[in-house]
Amino acid sequence: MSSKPETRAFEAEVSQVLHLVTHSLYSHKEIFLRELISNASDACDKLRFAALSDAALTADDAELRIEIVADKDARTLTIRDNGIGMTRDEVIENIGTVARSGTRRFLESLSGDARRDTQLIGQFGVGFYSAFIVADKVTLTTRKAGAPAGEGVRWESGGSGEYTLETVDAAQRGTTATLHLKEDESEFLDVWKLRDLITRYSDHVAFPIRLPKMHEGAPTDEFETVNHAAALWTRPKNELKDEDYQGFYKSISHDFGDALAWTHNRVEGSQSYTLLLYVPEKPPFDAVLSGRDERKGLKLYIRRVFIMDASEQLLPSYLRFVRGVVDSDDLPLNVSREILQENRLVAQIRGACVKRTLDLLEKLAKDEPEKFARFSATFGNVLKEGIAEDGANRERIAKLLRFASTASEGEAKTVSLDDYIGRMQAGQDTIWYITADSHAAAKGSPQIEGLRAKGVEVLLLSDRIDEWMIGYLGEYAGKKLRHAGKGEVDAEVDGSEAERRKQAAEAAQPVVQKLAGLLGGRVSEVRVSHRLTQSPSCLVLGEHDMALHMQRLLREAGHDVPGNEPALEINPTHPLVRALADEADAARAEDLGWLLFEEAQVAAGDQLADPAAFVARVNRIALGAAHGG
Ligand SMILES: Nc1ncnc2c1ncn2[C@@H]1O[C@H](COP(=O)(O)OP(=O)(O)OP(=O)(O)O)[C@@H](O)[C@H]1O
Repeated sequence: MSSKPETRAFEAEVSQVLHLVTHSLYSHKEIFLRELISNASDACDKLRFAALSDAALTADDAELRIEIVADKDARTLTIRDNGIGMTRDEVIENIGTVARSGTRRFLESLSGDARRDTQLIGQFGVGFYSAFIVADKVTLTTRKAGAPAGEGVRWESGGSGEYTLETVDAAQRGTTATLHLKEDESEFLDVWKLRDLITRYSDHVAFPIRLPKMHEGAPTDEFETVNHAAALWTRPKNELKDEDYQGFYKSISHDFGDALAWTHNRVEGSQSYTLLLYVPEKPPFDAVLSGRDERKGLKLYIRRVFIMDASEQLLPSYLRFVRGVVDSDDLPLNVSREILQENRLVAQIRGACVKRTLDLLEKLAKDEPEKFARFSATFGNVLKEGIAEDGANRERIAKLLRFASTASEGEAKTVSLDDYIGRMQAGQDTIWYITADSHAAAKGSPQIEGLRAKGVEVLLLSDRIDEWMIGYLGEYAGKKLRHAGKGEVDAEVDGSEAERRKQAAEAAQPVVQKLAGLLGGRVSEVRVSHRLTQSPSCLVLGEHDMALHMQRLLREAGHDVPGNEPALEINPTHPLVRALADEADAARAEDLGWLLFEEAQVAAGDQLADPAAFVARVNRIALGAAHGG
């Protein structure tokens, strides 16, 4: 039975992807084979899973396989599988539209800069459309497993705007993709070339990939398997080379680049399972753009049968960058997402995934600091979420975090808490840090002047997540962590210094009173500072208040931020404070008083209530100074 071909237009987005893929991926053109084999392998995985509950689906042809045939005369390359196949509707849905929301977001994120976009496409996974890099026409014939022979579907397209669809007779279940190769792509008709590509990129595919046997330089009708055809993670570690692991990583992650590190373990015991977990080098496309709810990348197999992507069930959100495979011997094959949520065995496997990943990162930090630095720069902020999310592993995660500090060079985040502790001064029992909305602001914070003057190192935290994260990390290795701009500092001082401070505070009482009167309710208190050495003033928050730059961000995002007014601390030895103390003219004293407050606000990343008034005030003071007033 055959219908008249129907011509349909691709969704606009598909045309866009096709154009992009064929134009920007030419230098990686051989990936098309990996992508089509990967689709064929997925189709075999799906059928094997479906056959668990309906054995009839594979009864007539049980050996799942992928076959590749090159026809030099017709200039076609055919990739066929006897997997799950597709119905007509599925072909339209899967190949004719951009059904996946990820693709839309991917398109939205394109910049028009060819180099950057090529990288993005690499991370996104181009799939079926990559066939059009080397083919000017692709014919796909498919029959869904379980459907009668008359319900085959033939899809055909030249890759520009439209495709035709036709119902045909198909003797076999599964999908056959025939690529009509472009003029210059004859190399893909060469069986040796194909064999080389398969062993290089698809060796680990768990199903046999077969090529025609050659006889006297010509292909015969007999096939031979050219890949290992054993799930990579089931093979002994000592048999596997780095290239094998990297090849497998690329096929499960669709990353063009290599993985940074991996861990491969077989656990035998009350339950048995195998883990193969990778840390990518670059953030995969979906991990960057998709929110925390839509996680992918960890595939669950049960006794070698692919069950589902179970990243959300097997990994906490703060390890969402991990890619890989979990293969369980003991979970029931009919497991559902709901069962996964509450299964005791799954909880154990999840715990093992966390442990192995943290082990891997610790090892990387110890043995390959340069690689670890790259990990930190890319995923450090994701890992920080674990400080709040995973109380049980808080200390281990904290050990892996890296920060900028007053003792490190530039903005690079290279200092670990252990480095900090190793450099602590005799008698110091606090790890000091400051948060701000940029590295420069953190580094220039007046609140840390006193600590710096004493040679005490301060961690400079300028990522948005820091303020929130560090709130969960009260202590590390028995040392308290403290924000240098919050709470009163009663730095350990000896008797004479304490006496000197007391006298200084008493002497400054008049100017303190003057300022308190001027600023009224805008500050909770005015007091003499023990933090400042250079700046005239700074704002200090309560121990548990949120930093001012974060309060501002949250308010801008429409949140109600409760919080107390900050205290204003002043440096009585600073000329500006002395000028205020001595100023007899009420208007000029008022200007100076507000300036001390507003300067402190700016330094803390707070927003000025009335910038125009601030500017006018600065101008009056500057002109007064210019005229010697
Ligand atoms: N050989 C095949 N057999 C059955 N279905 C297929 C086959 N090839 C593709 N498909 C279907 O078409 C869909 C789209 O394929 P495509 O390769 O473009 O993306 P994908 O495989 O879903 O995504 P990605 O390549 O990013 O993993 C697949 O999800 C699958 O449902």
